Amino acid sequence: MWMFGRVFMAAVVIVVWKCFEKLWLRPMRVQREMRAQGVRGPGYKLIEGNSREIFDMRVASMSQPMELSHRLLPRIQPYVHTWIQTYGTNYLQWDGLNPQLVVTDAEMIKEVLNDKDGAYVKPEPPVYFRKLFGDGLPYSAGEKWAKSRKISTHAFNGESLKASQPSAELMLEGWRGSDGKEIEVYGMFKLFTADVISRTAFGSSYEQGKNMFEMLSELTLIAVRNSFKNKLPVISKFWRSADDAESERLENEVKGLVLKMVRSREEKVLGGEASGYGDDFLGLLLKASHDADESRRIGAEAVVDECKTFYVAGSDTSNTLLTWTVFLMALHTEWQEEARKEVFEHFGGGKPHPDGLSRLKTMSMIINECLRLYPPTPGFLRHVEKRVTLGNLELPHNLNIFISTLALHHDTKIWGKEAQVFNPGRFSEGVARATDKNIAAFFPFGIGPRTCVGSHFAVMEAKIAIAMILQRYKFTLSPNYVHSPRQFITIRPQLGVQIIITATNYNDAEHGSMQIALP
Ligand code: HEM
Repeated sequence: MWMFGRVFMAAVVIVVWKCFEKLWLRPMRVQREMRAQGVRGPGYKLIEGNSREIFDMRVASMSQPMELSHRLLPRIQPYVHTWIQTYGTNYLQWDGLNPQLVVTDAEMIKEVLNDKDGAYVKPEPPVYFRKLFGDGLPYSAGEKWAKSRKISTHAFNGESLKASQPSAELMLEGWRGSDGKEIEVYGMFKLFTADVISRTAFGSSYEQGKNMFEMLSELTLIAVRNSFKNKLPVISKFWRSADDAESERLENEVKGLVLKMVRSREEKVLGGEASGYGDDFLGLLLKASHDADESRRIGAEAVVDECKTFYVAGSDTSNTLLTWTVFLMALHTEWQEEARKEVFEHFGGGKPHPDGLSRLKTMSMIINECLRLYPPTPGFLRHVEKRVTLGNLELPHNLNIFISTLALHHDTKIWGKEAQVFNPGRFSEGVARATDKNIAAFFPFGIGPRTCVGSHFAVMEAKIAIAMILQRYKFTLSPNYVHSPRQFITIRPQLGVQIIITATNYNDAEHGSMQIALP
């Protein structure tokens, strides 16, 4: 009995010591080590780190609409905005128990994102994001990542853009009869981009995939709602919240829908109705999952995870790009007019074709300026697994690096005093000239081996939709519009973007007589 008591006491002491080590000693050690190298930051607070402060700053900055300007950093990442001024270009903040080095130094960003030796890896996503993406491309690594990356690069090529036109026509059909009226575009582009990704990747339409989108939207909501909550490591293993139960249900239902889609394709091949799985993304995934060569084969789980990933990644990002581009063109009608002239020069009133799309210079400048001011993905993370040297810093293991795209894109040291001004002209000689060949000055799609696999697709999809809108309508910002950008994974307009549309009349002397292909 006496012996048992001693063993029990020893076990209690060990557990208490381990907790003390994790919750206090390690954070203090990391903080000391970074401070000794000149990296300062807001002090660590027991268990919550700086999560509460960050959450409160975000709530305060986004509680009200903002003035009609593009000063987004203080609103979307108020903590980065405030703390780089207080602590310097790179500083240490705490995401709960996890140290996070915020890096806004361009050279260091290049070093981290260009890494090919596995020194900086993708961090383990929060539990709800894992349910959303599974082990899909954004989070996978090694051979699994390489196989999926190859398939998706092949699937989202120029050819795949054919789907954008029918989707745009369907959307514009809904604009008919709204001449001189107000329409809200964020909601419309949401359906448009969902329709494009459904057709391109899965050979279906938004209507057919509606259930899937709705469930994934609910999962996204849960993921975002929980992203600033810190879970205690031991307690969270035993206590399940309502969000845990709901997200598990949604995860299972989404999986069921994907498997149904997969079985339907497989049955067509088995039944002789189709000779192959198809050339779209789903078809290529299925081909790979049945590959006789084991080195090329992917598992059934991978098919499900990649489908979920592309449904999510392929719609919301493009949606926000389109929305903010239209918003900026509605605000700066002189640029809208320039873009319209160019569209008519290349396509007249006919369908946009790939050759002409790649030559739309003004449109590319406008889209780049939009991606600079309103980058859909305003920041992302890397994880330091083993001790590593970054620039002149020695980084301890188990540290995350937060890279703020938004901070770099709005940095007056890079973009000059007018960094917050919408001026597509800065891209007139191309991106390399605008950034003085500094790739970390403008990286809306990331840098290095993990850059966005859908970047070309997203830009072309936006160009097609905008060209088709410009051919048919002129638009201005509605007096009802309220400027309220908000981060919800991507930077979205919290209250939508309302514009007034007027049918374009190009049968005038300036542009000659043109037959506009109305849907
Ligand atoms: C304007 C639209 C888009 C923006 C701004 C954007 C932005 C990004 C960024 C910044 C990354 C890199 C993240 C990192 O390094 O951690 C990324 C990766 C990724 N994006 Fe996009 N994206 C867009 C559209 C798309 C589309 C349309 C698709 C799908 C068709 C897509 C699929 C992906 C995937 C799968 C990855 C992970 C790639 C990998 O890790 O190998 N994105 N995106």
